Amino acid sequence: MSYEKELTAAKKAVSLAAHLSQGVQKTLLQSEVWTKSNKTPVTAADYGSQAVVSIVLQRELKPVTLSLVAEEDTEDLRKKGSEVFLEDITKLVRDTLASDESYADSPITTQDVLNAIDCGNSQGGSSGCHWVLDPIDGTRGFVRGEQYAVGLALLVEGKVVLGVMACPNLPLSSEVVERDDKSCQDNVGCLFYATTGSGAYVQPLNGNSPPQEVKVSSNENLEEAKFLESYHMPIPLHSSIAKKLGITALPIRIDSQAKYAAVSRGDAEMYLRFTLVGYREWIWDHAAGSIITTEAGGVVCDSEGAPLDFSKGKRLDHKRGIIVTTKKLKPLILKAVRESMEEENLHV
Ligand SMILES: Nc1ncnc2c1ncn2[C@@H]1O[C@H](COP(=O)(O)O)[C@@H](OP(=O)(O)O)[C@H]1O
Ligand SMILES: [Mg+2]
Ligand SMILES: [Mg+2]
Ligand SMILES: [Mg+2]
Repeated sequence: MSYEKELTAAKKAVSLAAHLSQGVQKTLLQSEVWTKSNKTPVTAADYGSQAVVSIVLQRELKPVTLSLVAEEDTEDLRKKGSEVFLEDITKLVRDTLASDESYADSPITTQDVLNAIDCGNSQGGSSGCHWVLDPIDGTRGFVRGEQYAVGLALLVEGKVVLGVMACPNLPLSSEVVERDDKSCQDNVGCLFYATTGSGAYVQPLNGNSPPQEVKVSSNENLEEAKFLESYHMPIPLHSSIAKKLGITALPIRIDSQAKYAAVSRGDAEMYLRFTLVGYREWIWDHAAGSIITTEAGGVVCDSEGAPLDFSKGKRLDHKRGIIVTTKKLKPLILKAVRESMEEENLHV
C-alpha cells in the first residue's frame, strides 16, 4: 500500500502546524510558557499545533473517522482563568487555517479547538489505524528559540508505516549545530517524510523545491563520528559508551526528534537515549523519527538490539535505552553498550 492520500494530508497538516509554531516562537514571552501537572512546559504552539493537525487530518481524510494519539489534552484549557489563553490559541488556529486557500473561509470557535485537541485522546494499540502526534516536540528547545519538531506518524496494526516531521529551525543542508547561529538563519526549515518501503525524503519547509532522498552516513571511522543526545539531560552512560567506541568528539546536544532527522541525513552517526531508570517513553517522541531513520537506511533499537514496539498503547515497552544509528555501526555500538552497562552495574 502506498499511503499516498495519507502522506499528502500529513504533509499539509504538519506544514500548517509548523507555520503556526514559527509565528509563536518569534514573539514568545516567558510568561506565556505554562507548566503541566508533570512539570514539563507547554505553550500556545503545542495546543495550536495539535488542533491544526487534528482539524486538517479530519477534513482531508473524510469520511474516515480519525483515531489520533497525541500529547496534549484540554484539562488545563478548560480551567477557570484559561479563557484568554484559549482565545489566543483559537485565533492562532483560525489564522493558520485561513492562510491555506482550501480553508480560507473556515469559522473556528473555541469549542472547535477544544474538540480538535480532545480528538487526540486515542490510546493506540496493535489493531487498526492510529495517527500519532507530537504537536511540538522539544518544547524546551522551542522556548529557548532553538531546535524543535512537529512529528506525525501513522500506525497500522501496531507498525509505523508513515512519518512526517517538520524541523523549522534545522539548517537545510549544513551540519547540525548545537546552538543556532543567529547569523545564518536563511536556509533553515526542513520537512522530512517517509513511508514504509519507499525511502526517506527532505524538502524545504517553505518554498517549492523538490524533495531529495536522504541516507544515513556511510562513515565507519568512529574516531570521526558525531553523536547526539538530549539537551535537557546529559547522561553519563552516553559518554562511557562513546569513549569505548573511540569517538573523540563531544556529544551534540539538541532538543526533539530533530536528532533522528540529523542521523537520517548523515549529519551524525549515532543518537543515544538512555533516560533515567523507570522513565517510560511516549510513542509520539519516537514514531515519526524512527520511520524516517529506518527508511534512510538506519537502525532504531533498544539496548538489546530489538526494534521499538509501537503497538502497546501510548508508551513504548522496551529494554532501557534507545540507539539510533547505521546498520554497519549497530553491532559495535551494542557491544559498547553492553560493556558499559555491565561496568556501571546497570541491568538491561
Ligand atoms: N525532564 C524532561 N523535560 C522535558 N522533556 C522530557 C523530560 N523527561 C522526558 N521528556 C520527554 O522528552 C521529550 C523531549 O525529548 P528530547 O530530550 O529529545 O528533546 C519531551 O517531549 P515534549 O517536548 O514534546 O514534551 C518529553 O516527552
Ligand atoms: Mg511536552
Ligand atoms: Mg515530545
Ligand atoms: Mg510535545
